[in-house]
Amino acid sequence: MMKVCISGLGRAGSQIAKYLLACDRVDLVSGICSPTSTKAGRDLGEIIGCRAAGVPVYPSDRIESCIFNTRPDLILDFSNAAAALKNAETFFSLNVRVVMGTTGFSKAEEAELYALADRFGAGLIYAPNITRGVSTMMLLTELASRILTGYDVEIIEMHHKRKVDIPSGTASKLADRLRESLPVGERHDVPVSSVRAGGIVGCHKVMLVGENDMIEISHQSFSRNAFAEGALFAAEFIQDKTGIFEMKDAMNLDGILMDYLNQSSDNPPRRFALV
Ligand SMILES: NC(=O)C1=CN([C@@H]2O[C@H](COP(=O)(O)OP(=O)(O)OC[C@H]3O[C@@H](n4cnc5c(N)ncnc54)[C@H](OP(=O)(O)O)[C@@H]3O)[C@@H](O)[C@H]2O)C=CC1
Ligand SMILES: O=C(O)C1=N[C@H](C(=O)O)C[C@H](O)C1
Repeated sequence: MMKVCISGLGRAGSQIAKYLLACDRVDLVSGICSPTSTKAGRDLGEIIGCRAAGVPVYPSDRIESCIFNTRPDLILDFSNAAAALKNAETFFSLNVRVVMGTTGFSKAEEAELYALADRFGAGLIYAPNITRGVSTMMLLTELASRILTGYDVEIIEMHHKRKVDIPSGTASKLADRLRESLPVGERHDVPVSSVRAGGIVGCHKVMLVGENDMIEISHQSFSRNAFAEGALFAAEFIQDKTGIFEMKDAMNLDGILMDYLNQSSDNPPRRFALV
């Protein structure tokens, strides 16, 4: 069975740990926290309020011991950008695959993450949003923006008030994709508005607004189990692969779209004759 370690045991990481401990498709073997965290040396099950699970938690200055002692096939990283980039180099050097859920990287840091994965011939899924729902939304919004040329495009993202990065990683990726889907020469930045309030788990909305009508495509995560479900999906995809991937690869979205288009051309539209 696939062996998994979670790096970053905060809001997202803890909920993912709870979900994986109750799941019979993976073996959660360890956790990683910051070097100064009181979680170091404790049992992950107890940290997240469950019973002892025999899952040790290591501080990130002892990653090598964590990997040698618990032998994970892959890491689910939900920590912070600085820690994640530093830790990724060690994971890759030890031949451990990474599902990178952490957000807040600058463009230069993203490039460094890719360069590290390349240098070590690693397996990486970089997923600023790990839910299958958001990847589906990205595809739909790209299609819609190509169809509704001339419409104004705006993104709104809403998260809880303790989220540190702004805009969200998902909104940044959506904005980049939508910008790139504009014709060369007409490319402009897609505006993002951010709300940080209460306990909102995660909500992204793309509005395509014309003079006389508009459409909205939105996604909402009801609970952090949405991230756990997505993380498991990503883990099962990357467990035996090397290379750099996105969630859309794990979901085979290009293949599904291709099948859809081929199917439509197999069934040409019926023509009706007046009798
Ligand atoms: N891709 C996606 O779909 C999602 C992405 N995220 C992203 O995941 C990240 C975490 O989010 P969230 O859980 O809300 O944030 P939290 O701040 O609650 O959790 C981050 C955790 O990382 C730990 N950490 C700090 N330094 C290190 C280190 N060197 N090594 C390992 N762990 C470390 C922190 O504390 P401690 O000192 O206790 O170890 C903390 O527990 C964010 O970037 C967020 O945007 C969140 C949800 C979904
Ligand atoms: O910090 C969060 O919580 C989330 N972060 C991700 C992001 O920055 O896009 C994804 C998700 O919406 C939750």
